[in-house]
Amino acid sequence: MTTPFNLKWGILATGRISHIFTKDILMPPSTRQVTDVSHTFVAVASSSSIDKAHQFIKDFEADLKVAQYQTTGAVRPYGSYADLLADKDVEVVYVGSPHSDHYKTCLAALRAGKHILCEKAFTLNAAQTEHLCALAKEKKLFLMEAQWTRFFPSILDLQTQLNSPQMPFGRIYRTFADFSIQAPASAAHRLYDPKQGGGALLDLGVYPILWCFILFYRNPENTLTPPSVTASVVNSPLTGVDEQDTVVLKWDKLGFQSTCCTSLVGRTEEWALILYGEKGNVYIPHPLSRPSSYTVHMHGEAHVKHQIHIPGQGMHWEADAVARSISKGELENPIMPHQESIEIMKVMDKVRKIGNVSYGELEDLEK
Ligand SMILES: NC(=O)C1=CN([C@@H]2O[C@H](COP(=O)(O)OP(=O)(O)OC[C@H]3O[C@@H](n4cnc5c(N)ncnc54)[C@H](OP(=O)(O)O)[C@@H]3O)[C@@H](O)[C@H]2O)C=CC1
Ligand SMILES: O=C1OC[C@@H](O)[C@H](O)[C@H]1O
Repeated sequence: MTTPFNLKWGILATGRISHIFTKDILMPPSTRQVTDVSHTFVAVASSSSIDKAHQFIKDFEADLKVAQYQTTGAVRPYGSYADLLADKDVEVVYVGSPHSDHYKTCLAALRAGKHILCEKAFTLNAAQTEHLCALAKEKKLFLMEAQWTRFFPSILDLQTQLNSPQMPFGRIYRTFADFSIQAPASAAHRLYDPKQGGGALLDLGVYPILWCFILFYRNPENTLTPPSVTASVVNSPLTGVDEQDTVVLKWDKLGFQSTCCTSLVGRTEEWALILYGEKGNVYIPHPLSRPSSYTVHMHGEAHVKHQIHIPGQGMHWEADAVARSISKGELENPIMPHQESIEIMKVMDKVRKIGNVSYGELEDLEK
């Protein structure tokens, strides 16, 4: 057996999602039948205090002891992102800060020569995403938005089936997709705070939209044509960010439309996505970030439920894809290419324009 390609990760930010991601990359790859790549967690940085970085490492004491590719006690804590970016041993950074920070931190990481996996939403607007992608190419560094759901093997299968010439569900008539939660109604919470890129769209609404891209953007008849966009937005009485968005994506070349909804009030119940086809329907349960199954109902036949088996939280699959790309010298990954991130950001720009949601100078490009 050949030695797996090992990638050394630095984690930027010590919040909730950084914990989930780190736990997943510490899982032995064999638990998901992966043998070609592996991961090492070498450093973590907090922008607010080195104590948080120390605590973060402590939180993983047990995982680090059993992780296959780790040396216990070797993870380095840093009290600023800049200090971690200066660590020569770090090959790739995972950016787990709020959306409002992604652009600035990715710019700094690229300038420091690091490959990047950056949480969704990639940036606050399409211009920032375009700038990062161009800079990454110029510096010959790998850059990818962490649309982790795309990398679940069962979801890749569904994408392949849908876009195959056999068209198992026949022509698609329409889709309905929703990702809504009951968020804490507090102006200081990141989902309501404009300084943290708050609002339903960038945090949750990105999922119904990315699902429509997974299912239709690469359809051979669509020829990578972005959908036309209309939307309606309800602004939050607390802070003015978008609290509810309904986005209609019209796939002109495919001849149907997708309704994408998101809300910070009134959680999605039961089905989060319904795809209506000429021969059959597909139902996907909440949450669209990590669905546990999908159900196919061919007209006139019984429903067939397909379980989506997810070891851990399922973020390791995107990390594996990053490692594979870097091992091959790829600057972007074919499952989550730059252009698709840019098109999705453009959709969200249009919706925010309709809803008068702006993040002010945080949306500027660095000169
Ligand atoms: N893929 C997924 O399923 C999920 C993705 N996310 C994405 O991850 C990102 C972070 O979300 P989440 O982990 O829930 O958020 P948290 O608030 O839990 O953590 C964010 C962390 O970012 C750091 N940070 C840097 N700059 C700021 C700032 N200006 N204000 C506040 N915190 C800052 C802080 O860590 P420190 O002080 O150590 O630097 C903070 O702990 C978001 O972009 C979100 O969309 C979130 C949840 C799920
Ligand atoms: O990406 C996400 O998925 C799960 C949600 O709860 C979270 O707010 C969001 O950032």
